[in-house]
Amino acid sequence: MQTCLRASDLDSFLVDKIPRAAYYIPDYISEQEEEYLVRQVYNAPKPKWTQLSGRKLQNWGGLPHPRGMVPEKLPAWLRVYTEKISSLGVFGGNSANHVLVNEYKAGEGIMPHEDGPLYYPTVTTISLGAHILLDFYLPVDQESLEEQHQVNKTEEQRHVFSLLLEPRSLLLLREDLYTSYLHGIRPVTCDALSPRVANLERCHAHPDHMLQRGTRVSLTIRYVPKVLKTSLFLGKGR
Ligand SMILES: O=C(O)CCC(=O)C(=O)O
Ligand SMILES: [Fe+2]
Repeated sequence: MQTCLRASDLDSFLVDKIPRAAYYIPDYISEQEEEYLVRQVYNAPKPKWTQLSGRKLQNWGGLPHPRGMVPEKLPAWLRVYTEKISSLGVFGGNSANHVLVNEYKAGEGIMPHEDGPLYYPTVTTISLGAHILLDFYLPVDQESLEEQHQVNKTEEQRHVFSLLLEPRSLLLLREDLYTSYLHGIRPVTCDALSPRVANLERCHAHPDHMLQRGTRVSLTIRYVPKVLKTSLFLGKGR
């Protein structure tokens, strides 16, 4: 690891002046590790990819389901990182057991959404290959977050701030930013940086730069608490 991060260091990476809590760790991995991870992602068997509108993804660890996830062992190349990140205590002492790999080409993105109740309410993201702006929005149904009713507002009006995710960085989201805000990535080919980008001080990019998007791969690492014991299904007489 480039940044040898310990649990006690985490607080110094908290992004301030935004709701709790986003931790942004630039250069979390080295260029060699980035290259290695990208190679592993593209070495995965073709059927591992699912093409969605606006991005491609690989699901590792099992399919999260309200009744419980049938767990699948994570490959060693992902386990190195799920274990290092879990050792920071960010999943309440549990080990991450699920990784979603996303690939976005320039101009692709993901609609504003919340990650939902199937996951422990923390998500950690390693970015590879290129930057992206992750945009945060007030949800339409949470009047309490702001005085005015959100329903009649446009997406642009509900946009509160963004985080610049540069390649090789680690992002950790939890608390209100996980449970009460939506996040998304606009499908654009170029990002103008502005004071709305809350973590610019921690980034390499210059505040008045226009950043051209490239192909970005993200590893979103989570813990799914509700897991089925596969042995129940493999027992005799079934
Ligand atoms: O690629 C990212 O950083 C965000 C992906 C995301 O929001 C998700 O997989 O739920
Ligand atoms: Fe998400």
